[in-house]
Amino acid sequence: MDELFCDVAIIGAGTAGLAAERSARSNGAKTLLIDESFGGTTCASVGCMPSKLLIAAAGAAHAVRTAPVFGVEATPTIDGAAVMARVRKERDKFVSGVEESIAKIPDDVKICARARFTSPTTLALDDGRTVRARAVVIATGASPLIPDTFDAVKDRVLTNETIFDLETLPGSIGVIGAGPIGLELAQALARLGVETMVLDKGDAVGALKDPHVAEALHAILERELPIKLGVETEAVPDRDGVRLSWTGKDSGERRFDYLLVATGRPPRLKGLGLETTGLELDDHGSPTYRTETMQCGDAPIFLAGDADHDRPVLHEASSEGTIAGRNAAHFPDVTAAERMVPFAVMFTEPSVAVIGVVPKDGAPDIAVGTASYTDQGRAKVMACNAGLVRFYADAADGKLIGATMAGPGVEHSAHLIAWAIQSGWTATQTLALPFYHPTFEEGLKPALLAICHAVHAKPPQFRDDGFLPGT
Ligand SMILES: Cc1cc2nc3c(=O)[nH]c(=O)nc-3n(C[C@H](O)[C@H](O)[C@H](O)COP(=O)(O)OP(=O)(O)OC[C@H]3O[C@@H](n4cnc5c(N)ncnc54)[C@H](O)[C@@H]3O)c2cc1C
Ligand SMILES: NC(=O)c1ccc[n+]([C@@H]2O[C@H](COP(=O)([O-])OP(=O)(O)OC[C@H]3O[C@@H](n4cnc5c(N)ncnc54)[C@H](O)[C@@H]3O)[C@@H](O)[C@H]2O)c1
Repeated sequence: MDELFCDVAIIGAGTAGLAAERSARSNGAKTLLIDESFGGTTCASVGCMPSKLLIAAAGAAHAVRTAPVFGVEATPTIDGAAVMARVRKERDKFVSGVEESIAKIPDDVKICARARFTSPTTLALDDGRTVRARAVVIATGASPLIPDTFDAVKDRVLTNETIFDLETLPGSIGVIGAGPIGLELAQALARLGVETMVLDKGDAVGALKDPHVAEALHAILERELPIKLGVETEAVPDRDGVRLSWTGKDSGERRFDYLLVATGRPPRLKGLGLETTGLELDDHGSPTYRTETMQCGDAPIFLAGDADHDRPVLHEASSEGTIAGRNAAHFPDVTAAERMVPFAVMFTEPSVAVIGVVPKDGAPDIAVGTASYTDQGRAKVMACNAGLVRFYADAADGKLIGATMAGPGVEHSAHLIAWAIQSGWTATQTLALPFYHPTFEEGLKPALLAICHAVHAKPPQFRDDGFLPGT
């Protein structure tokens, strides 16, 4: 059969596409889910999970290396091949889990092919067939951008799509890009004994907008590995490796076995035939769309996941897929969804979180509360007393609007702050809740209290706002 008909066609079976398909089908639509490989999602195969597996191995090495501070003598011996074998073995189990859930989708829903638009509601598949749909969800994800300055050394360039396939750990690696991918993997590799250096043309680590936290985090991470900011790089082949030179705020030259290029992952929209859809495209060639409905203009086309530039993290891919799938099924009856507060975590140590709105430094009408982890009780106990947290609140009433946090346990404590912000709480309301002693969460109290003082709000009644040593 050369022509296939459905209510909703979904291009891409990643986290966003799978959610969109489930959502459209449960809303009564006949669906077709099109993917060129059904490779088990970016998250499971080359994203969240293998990176966290490598970080876990690095954490074990780091714990052994830092044990002497507690009077426990130990030295780590790192078996690079065993590290990578475990990363792949456990990664493959996550991929199998996804594949099992894909297997449960009815066979006549799944199409293994590459799709491109030939009109807003018609898709040409690379196997020669045509799909005609009432509505389409684009959930094609993103892919690594490799600047062409690295063309001369491309056989020594790794990205998140290839690094986890290394048989063993390299001797040395230059990491280009100090965003979440670059920093998470660079710190992990350094902890596993790989000579690692990070270089970024921008001025802030982790693409953080709060310059104070960015600076503090840069200084903390640099205790373990060099991170050069504000530099342009040039790479030439050098025996079985790369000679990298950099100029700008710092200059130098060094040989590496490999480069890990982590300079961003733009949406995978090339070759999708968007020019045939009549959609309005922005400067990057991405369709403009409404974040509450995921609809592109008034068209029967919806976006979800990393394909849309905004909030490229897993829980948002899943949520956007659900919104897009529901609205595609009911097109043209489209419902606006309430979006979650923006929330992203970076799994370095210290871990980092960015939540809600990050106002410009010194912005009027904003109260800022700061807390340092340098002298925090539990952090000192655990010998990880480093980090800076900054909360932003409406100066009129102390209502929390955002936070940038770098510190021990932030991947956990940031959830509480994200929940407080989404719930519309003030600093006083948040501070009125119980904080156990001695925990990392206690370290957030000075920032909340500072906001209460800044907005002349009374701290909660019947709570002691004095800080004793060790809190
Ligand atoms: C190294 C790394 C670490 C990460 N860590 C985290 C983390 O810890 N926490 C977190 O929340 N997020 C993390 N992320 C981000 C997270 O992985 C992504 O936000 C999420 O996986 C995006 O899902 P998606 O469905 O949009 O894309 P994908 O899972 O990439 O799915 C897109 C699908 O579209 C298919 N496709 C593309 N074009 C076509 C076409 N023309 N025709 C047919 N099929 C097509 C592809 O084959 C693919 O299956 C990480 C990302 C990376 C790279
Ligand atoms: N823990 C997590 O949730 C997690 C982890 C990894 C990735 N991700 C997601 O994946 C997305 C992509 O991550 P990323 O780190 O690749 O991208 P990014 O866009 O966040 O960071 C890219 C960095 O590369 C730098 N850069 C760009 N071009 C460069 C060049 N030519 N030379 C030197 N530096 C250059 C930029 O200044 C920036 O700091 C993130 O936005 C994030 O949402 C999430």
